[in-house]
Amino acid sequence: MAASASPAAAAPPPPFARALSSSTSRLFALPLPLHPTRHKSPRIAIRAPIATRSSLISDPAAAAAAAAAAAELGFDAVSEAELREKGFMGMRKTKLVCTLGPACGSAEALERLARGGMGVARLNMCHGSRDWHRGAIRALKRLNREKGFCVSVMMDTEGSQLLMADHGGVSSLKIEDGSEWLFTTEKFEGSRPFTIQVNFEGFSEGIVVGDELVIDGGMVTFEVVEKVGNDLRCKCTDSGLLLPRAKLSFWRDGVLVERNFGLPTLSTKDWADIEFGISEGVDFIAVSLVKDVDDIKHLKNYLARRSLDSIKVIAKIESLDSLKNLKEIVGASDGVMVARGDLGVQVPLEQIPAIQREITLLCRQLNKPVIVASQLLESMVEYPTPTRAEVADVSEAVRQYADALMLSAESAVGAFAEKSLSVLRMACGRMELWNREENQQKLLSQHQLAVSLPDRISEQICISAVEMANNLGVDAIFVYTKHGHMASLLSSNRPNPPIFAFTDNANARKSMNLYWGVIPIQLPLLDDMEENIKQTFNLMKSRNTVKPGDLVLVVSDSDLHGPFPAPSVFQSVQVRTIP
Ligand SMILES: Nc1ncnc2c1ncn2[C@@H]1O[C@H](COP(=O)(O)OP(=O)(O)OP(=O)(O)O)[C@@H](O)[C@H]1O
Ligand SMILES: CC(=O)C(=O)O
Ligand SMILES: [K+]
Ligand SMILES: [Mg+2]
Repeated sequence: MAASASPAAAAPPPPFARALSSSTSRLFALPLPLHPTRHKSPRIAIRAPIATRSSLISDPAAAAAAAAAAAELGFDAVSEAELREKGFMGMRKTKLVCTLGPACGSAEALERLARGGMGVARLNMCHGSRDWHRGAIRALKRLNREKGFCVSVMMDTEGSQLLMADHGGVSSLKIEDGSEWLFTTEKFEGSRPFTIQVNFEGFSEGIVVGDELVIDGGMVTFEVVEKVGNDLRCKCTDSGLLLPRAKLSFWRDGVLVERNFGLPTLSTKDWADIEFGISEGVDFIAVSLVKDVDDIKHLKNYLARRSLDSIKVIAKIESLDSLKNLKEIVGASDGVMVARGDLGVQVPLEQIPAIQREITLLCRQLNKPVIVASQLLESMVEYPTPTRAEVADVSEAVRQYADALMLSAESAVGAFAEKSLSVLRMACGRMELWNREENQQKLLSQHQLAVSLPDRISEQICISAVEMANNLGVDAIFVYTKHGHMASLLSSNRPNPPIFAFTDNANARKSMNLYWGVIPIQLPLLDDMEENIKQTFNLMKSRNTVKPGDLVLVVSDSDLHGPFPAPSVFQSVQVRTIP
């Protein structure tokens, strides 16, 4: 039976004692050599396990055979290999999203990321051509088909934002203290001395002399010294680098100058990109710079009218407006991204950790998956090892039970995409173990969300099921579900064992890729639950992924049996031993 029974059952010691004892034991369990050579050894220590663990299936022939066999069960090759290698409790719960770009667009690079645990590939429509994105999506889908992966595709819209133009092909501009620059909407080719092009005619509306112009959340700061028609002459007060497409924000007395330019959240180009995404079969659309709940409703209604509600809509929280309307936006969306990059343009940086915490909590209460994004391992764009602060940040997001972590430039243009992914994997493994050891999930607030009786029954079943699973120390939770709803409710209670979610719906399988702790598996489901259970036990046993004696908590979803009250069977929780 599962070795995990004791931590959940034992009464926790007082908080300080617990923190001390568990952190000490954890430190000694770290696979790091404790050499006194301070500078180099930690780099090597972190890197060595990365290299050895970079791929979970390394033999191509074995991988192909595994992929073919897994096809009948619809168990993705990477999770299956992880289960075999690490056992139920070793399976990673936090999902990983990678932004695709020139550094990882080839089929080989994509395959390495998929094997490294990428569950969702993000395409940022701000960059790259449509042809490029099409090539990447098709290559991924081919890999899914041929190699038994189950990577979902997320399209991220460009949105309308106040930006600087490219600097006539120069990669960056050094801005000196005290130098004066003209910010203009005039279009010209190449570059002019001390002149910066801005993409939007109305950019200086409502701005007065003395306002502060902040680039990319603090890369460079200027003071507005003169208005020249619609243009602004600005003096640098804090020197730094201007990168292409840098983002502008204006501040007065330490407060963001809020302006409503009436730009739609989804531009004409965004709608064209969405059509493109639909035609290429993306699984998620992430909406940039969401302002209010209508932005989300608009897109969801549009998709529903075309019977495309299997495409899930992710609200990116990255503006002051979205923070003001947070609860409604989260409630209407299928998931949320804490987009810390742009958030840092509109919000003072020191507020971002608290905002992240608030959003991750709210999302779990409202049962929506949440992705923590941007600059997680930024230094790894150039260096083969993360900073200690980055590892601490990633670990904190895992500690907060975020559903998913996202790589941006690290995977899109970085020199160490796969290594970045392995750093995330290792930080997840360590922190998830710590959360279990400390019974952190017990501290999660129970939020009663459902209103109707059938929904309240589902919710209560999942709360109780997770408590049972933890207290009994079962090896795994099996849930049978059509649309993934019960799987998401189980996930939001953050159980110790992994949740295997069996569905006969390919879209549901793909959307569950963002749910914490859920391993979606596709297979034909029958109306007879007993048959479903027998079938899955047999299939998994034949693939050596479960063995006789393993203890499984089985949950069935009423959506398998039609509307409530179902004619014969509805939701149930059973504890079964694998025969
Ligand atoms: N398809 C692509 N082609 C070229 N470069 C890309 C591509 N996707 C991303 N990048 C590069 O990776 C960097 C980081 O990627 P990311 O998608 O997070 O950009 P971002 O501009 O911060 O996101 P957003 O605009 O959504 O806030 C970008 O600045 C860009 O240079
Ligand atoms: C991911 C993104 O859009 C941001 O961080 O701004
Ligand atoms: K974007
Ligand atoms: Mg953004």
